[in-house]
Amino acid sequence: MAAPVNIIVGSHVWVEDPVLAWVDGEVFRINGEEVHINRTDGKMVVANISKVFPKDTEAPPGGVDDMTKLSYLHEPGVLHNLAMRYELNEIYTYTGNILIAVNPFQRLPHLYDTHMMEQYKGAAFGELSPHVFAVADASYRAMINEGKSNSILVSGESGAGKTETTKMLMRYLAYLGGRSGVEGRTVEQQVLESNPVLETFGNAKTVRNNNSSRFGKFVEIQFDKSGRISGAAVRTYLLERSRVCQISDPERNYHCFYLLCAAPPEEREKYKLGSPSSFHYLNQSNCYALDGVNDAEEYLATRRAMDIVGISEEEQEAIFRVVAAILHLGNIEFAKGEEIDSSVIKDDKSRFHLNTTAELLRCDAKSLENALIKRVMVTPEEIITRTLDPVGALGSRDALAKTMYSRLFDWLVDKINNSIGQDPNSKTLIGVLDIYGFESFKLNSFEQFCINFTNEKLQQHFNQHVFKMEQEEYTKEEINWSYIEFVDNQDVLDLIEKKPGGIIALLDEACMFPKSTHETFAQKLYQTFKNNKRFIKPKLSRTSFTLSHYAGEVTYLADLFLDKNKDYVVAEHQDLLTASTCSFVAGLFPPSPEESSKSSKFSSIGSRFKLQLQSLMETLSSTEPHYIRCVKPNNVLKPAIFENLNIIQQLRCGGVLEAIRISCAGYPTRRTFYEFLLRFGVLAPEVLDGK
Ligand SMILES: Nc1ncnc2c1ncn2[C@@H]1O[C@H](COP(=O)(O)OP(=O)(O)OP(=O)(O)O)[C@@H](O)[C@H]1O
Repeated sequence: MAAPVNIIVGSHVWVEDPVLAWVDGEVFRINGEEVHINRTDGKMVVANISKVFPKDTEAPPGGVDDMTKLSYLHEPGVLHNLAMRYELNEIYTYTGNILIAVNPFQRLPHLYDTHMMEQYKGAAFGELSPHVFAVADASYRAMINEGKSNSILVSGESGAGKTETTKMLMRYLAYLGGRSGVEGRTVEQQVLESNPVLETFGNAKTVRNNNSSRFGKFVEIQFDKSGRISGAAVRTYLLERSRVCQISDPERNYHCFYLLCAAPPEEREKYKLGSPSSFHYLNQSNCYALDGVNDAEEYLATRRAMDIVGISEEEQEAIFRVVAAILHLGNIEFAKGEEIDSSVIKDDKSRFHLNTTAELLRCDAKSLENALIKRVMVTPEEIITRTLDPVGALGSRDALAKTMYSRLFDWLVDKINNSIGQDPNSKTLIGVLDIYGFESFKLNSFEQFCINFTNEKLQQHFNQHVFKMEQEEYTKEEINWSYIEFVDNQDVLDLIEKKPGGIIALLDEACMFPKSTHETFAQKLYQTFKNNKRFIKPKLSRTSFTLSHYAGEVTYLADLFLDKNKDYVVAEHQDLLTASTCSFVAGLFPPSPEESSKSSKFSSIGSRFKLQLQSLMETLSSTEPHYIRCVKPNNVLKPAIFENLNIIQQLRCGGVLEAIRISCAGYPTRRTFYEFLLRFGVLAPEVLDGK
């Protein structure tokens, strides 16, 4: 392949480096395709000409605020530009109308004060430095001027800054659409205060982020005819339930547990709480406190935020009673019973926690004990009571904790929505999506599968939007559109969600068939998709499978897929809590319509999530989208560290490449642009040859 632009002896270029990603240098010899480079760090290297990119020696030292202003739009150019800006605390950069936000990992209050908001109000997009406020302002003005709903899609990996960005967007929209000088609980105040409430119950410290949202979120802010905020709704996606019972060092459980253990003494006494280290659900990790966070103050702040969003004092008391009950529940241990495969409450300590759990949940202690250690099976002939061994009883206990917590979280979301209220007359809204980015770890399970499925969906939405914009651009320029083929990910989506025959459908089938195991499920996948080019069976593996996602290959371990896809409430748990004398607790467990059947009915998390995504995509499609790509500059969560390889990986997965594609109107030559796409496999080489 020919060099993208003339590279000659004396050219300043970028050359690949395994550690630094790209290093600059000067060409001192060219032998056919071999380019000899004297790097600025003194090393001499030889590289193939196709891997060498020209460096713009006249680029301004502080970088450019829009990537489209770069003379050479290639990966090293993009990276270098971001690095130069980051060094000057210029964390925002445009790529056309897409905003790239690099997490500063330090407070930059001057960036977000009222003065800044005033400046961005009504300013033309691109006139001022890149900023989240500019994106929010553009969405708001587009909504007012065109009478159309807008959406802002914030993406990026864990810890990249999505939630902070979302909060900033919401603050700015509240500033634009709020009622000045109005006291009390206004809609915009309620919208803003819903953040700390959701964070207390849905966020936790993980290795990747001290305040990681363990759920996805779409906030719809509704506006009336005069552009004032008149209602709002929060939709949440896939709360991580396993965290309630299982955490690993140095992570934490959901913030609310620690906050409650730091509540004023009279409340701790009421709930019989002590230090977090005395609870099994918290002491599996040695991390209890967070740097710079005072849990006691956070507890009071959460109570205030709950007041503002309209959660009554009585409801708050019940909420924290359930939180405390979950902690006590986790401390109930079991020992082997006299009968074979049976269990009993282990000792007095466990008995104390059992009684306290029952007291807090306002249910009968004996019924709680039975619900934990016994199962009732209904056969056509008879009703059989079966006992659980200690391992089974622990599983039963944890299942109850997870169900209670996820019901509590859903209740909070519903309550926030009811209390803020929807405006039935609102014709336009601005939706802000803060959702997990593409994930690929050493071990990937059902959660990563769902997260990456979401990202495939969003990528398709992005592609379609870009495609439309590009097409318009090309038509304007009278360029033949027909031979430009963009990568379409419909085939991966079919593989995952097609009905019948997609992975989710096969998983549901496996879950409903009593004899299925993760092995039979994996075999079924291997058989069904053996000729699918997006599906790979790793050699030697019996239960894992690899999907070729738009952002790269990910290998999933099917081992827990069946368990994690099953969403049912054990009938005994349901009966126990429905009978609670506390209306709040009973309300979390409304009697199921098929009361008569004593079975624990299966419902599929995967299929429910698929429907939720479908509805989200429908909403997004009816809006004018804006994109913010958050980038995490390092994994140590510290300011001023810019890890090139890490960032490149995110730019590749996060669709920044496609973002650049949007902006190619300002491109110096389309050929260079195609070279760029080719490098990432977005274009086939024949397309370029045809140019
Ligand atoms: N604009 C910003 N200014 C200052 N600090 C920031 C900014 N954005 C992010 N941070 C810091 O980075 C941390 C992680 O950000 P955030 O929680 O928004 O990430 P996230 O992408 O939402 O992660 P997750 O997917 O895990 O929820 C924040 O707690 C904050 O300390």
